[in-house]
Amino acid sequence: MNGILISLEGPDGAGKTTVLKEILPEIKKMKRDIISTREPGGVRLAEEIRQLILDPKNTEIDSKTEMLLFAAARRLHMQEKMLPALKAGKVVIVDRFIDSSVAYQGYGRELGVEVVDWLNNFATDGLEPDLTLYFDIDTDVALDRIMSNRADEVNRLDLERAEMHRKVRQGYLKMVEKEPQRYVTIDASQSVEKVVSDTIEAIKERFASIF
Ligand SMILES: Nc1ncnc2c1ncn2[C@@H]1O[C@H](COP(=O)(O)OP(=O)(O)O)[C@@H](O)[C@H]1O
Ligand SMILES: Cc1cn([C@H]2C[C@H](O)[C@@H](COP(=O)(O)OP(=O)(O)O)O2)c(=O)[nH]c1=O
Repeated sequence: MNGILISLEGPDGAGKTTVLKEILPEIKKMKRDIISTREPGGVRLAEEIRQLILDPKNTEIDSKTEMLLFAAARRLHMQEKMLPALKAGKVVIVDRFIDSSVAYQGYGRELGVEVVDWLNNFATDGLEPDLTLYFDIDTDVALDRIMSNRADEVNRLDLERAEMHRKVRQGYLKMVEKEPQRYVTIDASQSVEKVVSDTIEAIKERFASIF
């Protein structure tokens, strides 16, 4: 497999979705085909699972069910979309991947990192990103962004207590500390323009040979 897998990670409201849209024109100049995708979702059935997970009315989904649904959606997405692209040598940019489960289910829901690592590995057969861009932001600033800018599309997980969001951020920070070679941390509290240029810079630096 000679493709390149880049994941975007961070707390809700960090700006990943906004940045991904903005960086694509520049990133498409790379000497490789590129696809961008997202989790949960990316393919038809996984998008259906996404609806189930995020619907605020589905209050009966407990932490373990949630973890299993994310893992099922990940497996579908990986088999149907990510692996074929990677095998064809493409660059795959994914908005959230395995680290989201570690941060949200492992740390946020307190299911524990070991069990989540195991399930991630089971779902992906050990596929890991070549580079993970971690968009770091203070929890209160991120929650303010969600509530003031995106109130019309607040989902079940956005509605979790601030305490859960704090645990998620702390989880991400621990992951970056444990495996620094895989991550580049982007200061997501800056203006959109600066976050976008830092992100492009980080990708160019890591993959200079294909720019
Ligand atoms: N750098 C930024 N500064 C201020 N607001 C931002 C910034 N980046 C994104 N936003 C806004 O914050 C909200 C959350 O951004 P979004 O891209 O959906 O984040 P994520 O995908 O990480 O949850 C959106 O309303 C977006 O317009
Ligand atoms: C992929 C994944 C996402 N999530 C959460 C993070 C988000 O709160 C939500 C995805 O919703 P989404 O609206 O895509 O959030 P964002 O724009 O912040 O990426 O699902 C998990 O809890 N575990 C996972 O494995």
